[in-house]
Amino acid sequence: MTQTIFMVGARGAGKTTVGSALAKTLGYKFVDTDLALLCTSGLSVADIVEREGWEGFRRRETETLKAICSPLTVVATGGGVVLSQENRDFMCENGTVIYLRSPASTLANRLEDTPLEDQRPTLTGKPITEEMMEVLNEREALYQEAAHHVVDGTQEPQTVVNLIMDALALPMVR
Ligand SMILES: Nc1ncnc2c1ncn2[C@@H]1O[C@H](COP(=O)(O)OP(=O)(O)O)[C@@H](O)[C@H]1O
Ligand SMILES: O=C(O)C1=C[C@@H](OP(=O)(O)O)[C@@H](O)[C@H](O)C1
Ligand SMILES: [Mg+2]
Repeated sequence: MTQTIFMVGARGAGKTTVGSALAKTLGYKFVDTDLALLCTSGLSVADIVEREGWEGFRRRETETLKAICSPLTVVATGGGVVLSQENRDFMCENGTVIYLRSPASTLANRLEDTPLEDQRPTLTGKPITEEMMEVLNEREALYQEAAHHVVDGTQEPQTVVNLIMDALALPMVR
């Protein structure tokens, strides 16, 4: 297993947190599309959306996804990466895709605790629980379509890492 591992799922799914822990466990490099974009452009997601709209952000996200893909790397994507067929095909053809799945209520609770508004500006302008339900309704089928493995993301992060190791048929760390 030397391919890129792509973490997908909604905001608050733990792509960044679990992806980083998974990389540590595997001795892989860790990269996050939103953080890479921030580093290269000096702009937060909110800045980009304000200047270029969500269309501009999505274009930059696709460029970043392609630029940072390399072997022995865990890539934490942004929650909306699956909206594009081009991105879904790219991840599927260039690595293994893990969908971290949690219910809207869990995701909304995590985002209420850690809003990070610069990196996660509102998508709909609606209250967070309503927004998460709407976003999952719209994207659940896309996450499922993109994923090689669907993993329960409600457990504590190290347990989720072990579930992923199990799904990838790699030795677990207990
Ligand atoms: N498995 C988990 N259990 C409990 N809290 C988590 C878990 N995964 C992530 N979190 C918390 O949820 C928040 C969002 O996590 P993050 O990794 O940024 O999600 P994502 O990158 O998918 O948007 C953070 O405060 C993080 O500590
Ligand atoms: O779901 C989305 O459309 C988004 C998720 C965010 O990333 P996280 O999923 O890492 O929070 C970030 O890319 C941007 O705010 C848009
Ligand atoms: Mg993230």
